Amino acid sequence: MSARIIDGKAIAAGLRAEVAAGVARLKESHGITPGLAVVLVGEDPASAVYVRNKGRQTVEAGMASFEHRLDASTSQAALLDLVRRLNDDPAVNGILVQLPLPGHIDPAAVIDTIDPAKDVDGFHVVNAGRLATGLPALVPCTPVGCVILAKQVHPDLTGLEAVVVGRSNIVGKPVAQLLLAENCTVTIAHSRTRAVADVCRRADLLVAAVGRPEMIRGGWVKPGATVIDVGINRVAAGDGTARLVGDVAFDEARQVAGAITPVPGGVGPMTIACLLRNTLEATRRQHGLEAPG
Ligand SMILES: Nc1nc(=O)c2c([nH]1)NC[C@@H]1CN(c3ccc(C(=O)N[C@@H](CCC(=O)O)C(=O)O)cc3)C=[N+]21
Repeated sequence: MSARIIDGKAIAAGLRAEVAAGVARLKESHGITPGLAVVLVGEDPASAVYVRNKGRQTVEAGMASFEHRLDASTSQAALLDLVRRLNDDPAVNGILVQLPLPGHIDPAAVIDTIDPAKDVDGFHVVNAGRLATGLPALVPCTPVGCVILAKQVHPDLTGLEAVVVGRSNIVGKPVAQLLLAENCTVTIAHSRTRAVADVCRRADLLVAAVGRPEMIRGGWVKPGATVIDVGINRVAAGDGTARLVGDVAFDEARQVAGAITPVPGGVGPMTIACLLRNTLEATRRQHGLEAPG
């Protein structure tokens, strides 16, 4: 058997087109242009690529993009000052501070300073708490992208055994919350889980978010299962160049799974599309407009 490959790149392009149409309507009917501010501290080359892609796709969706590149030695106080200025700037509807931050800056202090209404990453405790308690929230982008991709295969996720490998605040925990809200039976596995391969083999829906290249092997996958690979790991290829791989050993898993997301071209593009959607939604709410439909 060979799994269906879930085309995240195409699905993300469709979602971005919907967002662009929503932005155009907002401009036409209310004269409002959503604005997204992205803050990058330091020079991490991989981060710089993401920031550039986000900026380009933001503009393509008809939104304003504000980029703030700060030196790696920027103090926490200076970064918090910038975040407060962005909170107070009416042209800025969404704020993303790229993680990871340099070691001398406490990411929790930064996230805590972002206005929850502009927290398009959905990382603020207010948004995490609203998600956990079933209130309307800005929801983290990668987890939403995972659920949209899973729904391509299972339009109704009700009753599925879902196993999430990874317990980060950014992916593992929020994706588990979203799957619970979709009526899955959710297990969160992590580095201390015993017999993790056996736990994974129970999953109808397996979400890999551990950040370890190709950790999840073909033998961990239940035949016919849907596999969502959140990992984006740069590893050295045989010829010395860098190659992107997921947290799943793709060539093994695709022999067993019913459907699987590739890396690249799976969850990654969905993350940016959902960021743009969150920015549009945040803008509407800040102007007291309900999201249509
Ligand atoms: N506050 C914050 N929010 C984030 O959302 C955030 C962050 N910090 N720090 C870094 C990670 C990483 N991230 C990616 C987004 C898109 C792709 C993406 O589009 N990847 C493409 C291309 C990858 C490539 O070719 O390099 C793909 O998977 O097909 C990847 C990675 C968002 N992050």
